[in-house]
Amino acid sequence: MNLFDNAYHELMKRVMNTGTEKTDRTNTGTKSVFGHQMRFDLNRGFPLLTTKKVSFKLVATELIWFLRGDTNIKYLLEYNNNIWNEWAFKKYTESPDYNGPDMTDFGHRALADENFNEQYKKEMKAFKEKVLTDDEFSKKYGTLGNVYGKQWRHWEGPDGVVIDQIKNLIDGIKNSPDSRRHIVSAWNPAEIETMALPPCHTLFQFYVADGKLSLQLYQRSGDIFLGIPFNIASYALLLALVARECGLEAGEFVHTIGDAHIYSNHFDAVNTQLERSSYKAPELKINSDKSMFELEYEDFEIVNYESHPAIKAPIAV
Ligand SMILES: Nc1nc(=O)c2c([nH]1)NC[C@@H]1CN(c3ccc(C(=O)N[C@@H](CCC(=O)O)C(=O)O)cc3)CN21
Ligand SMILES: O=c1ccn([C@H]2C[C@H](O)[C@@H](COP(=O)(O)O)O2)c(=O)[nH]1
Repeated sequence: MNLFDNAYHELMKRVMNTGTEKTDRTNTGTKSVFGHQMRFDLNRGFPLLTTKKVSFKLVATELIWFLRGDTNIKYLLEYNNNIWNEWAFKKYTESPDYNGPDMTDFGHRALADENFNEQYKKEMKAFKEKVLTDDEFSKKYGTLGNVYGKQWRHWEGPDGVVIDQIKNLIDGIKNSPDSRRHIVSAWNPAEIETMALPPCHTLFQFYVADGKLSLQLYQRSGDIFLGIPFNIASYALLLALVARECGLEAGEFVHTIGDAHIYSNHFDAVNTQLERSSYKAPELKINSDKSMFELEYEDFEIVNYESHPAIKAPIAV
């Protein structure tokens, strides 16, 4: 097992073998543990899991979207990235402007009822098309509220002060590397109400030692099968970008998770993945001199990525 896949497999095994059965907001049911930490040393390669195929394109376009300060799924859809659709769609179908068939609880109903699933797919397709082509509609219903991008780049303080946490972070690391205050928080209690989903990756801190930059994330809630593989790759990429921007080498990504859970309808998928052995971890290449704020998806390249096939599983909404 390569070290990265191994850390992830240990987490899956821990939760499958010792997790407590818990009900949850989505009414799916989970097995869960509280408090788990994994370490990914970027000098050993890039932590894109190899025991199932993880789409680097989806990970990278989502991170660029956060870094642009964007909170509207239109940008993601332009890259055919559909990972946030359900949460924007939910807001739309619960609004007075929606007058199609009732979409209450669409996540579970789409899985249980084939006729409904056809209706849901049709409504979702129309919704995506409208977000992409109708500016007014997209402004109103493509947005997820004041989620990550807003808090990272435009946190609103008292008296109209707007704080760019990422710019402050880069300045802080460059000017005062030993500081213990290199923190970015997406958790803004005053604005949780506006968000389609309160931030799962809640707060992160950078640390400089021996010319190397490390990053620790506190993730309050982790969907081990679908979310965590994305989160690992996303924060490893963020670490690589910030290190490059500050002229430092990348050190470790330390991933700390609060409620680490496996949804009950992912158990079979997890067991399938646990039977697989890993390939060598791939490498990340950035083919550009541009600043991290100007980089586009096309500037990134994942080389030597060999993986087992993707494993499909339903997302809990
Ligand atoms: N229940 C839940 N789990 C999550 O991980 C999650 C949420 N909700 N809500 C917000 C975001 C969206 N994220 C997502 C959403 C979907 C996939 C997913 O379905 N991934 C598939 C590929 C999807 C595709 O190819 O379009 C996978 O196999 O990894 C992953 C992360 C992470 N977050
Ligand atoms: O980046 C992400 C975003 C979300 N998740 C998962 C974690 C939970 O399964 C759900 C969020 O539900 P809450 O009830 O708000 O905890 O989404 C993730 O793993 N990674």
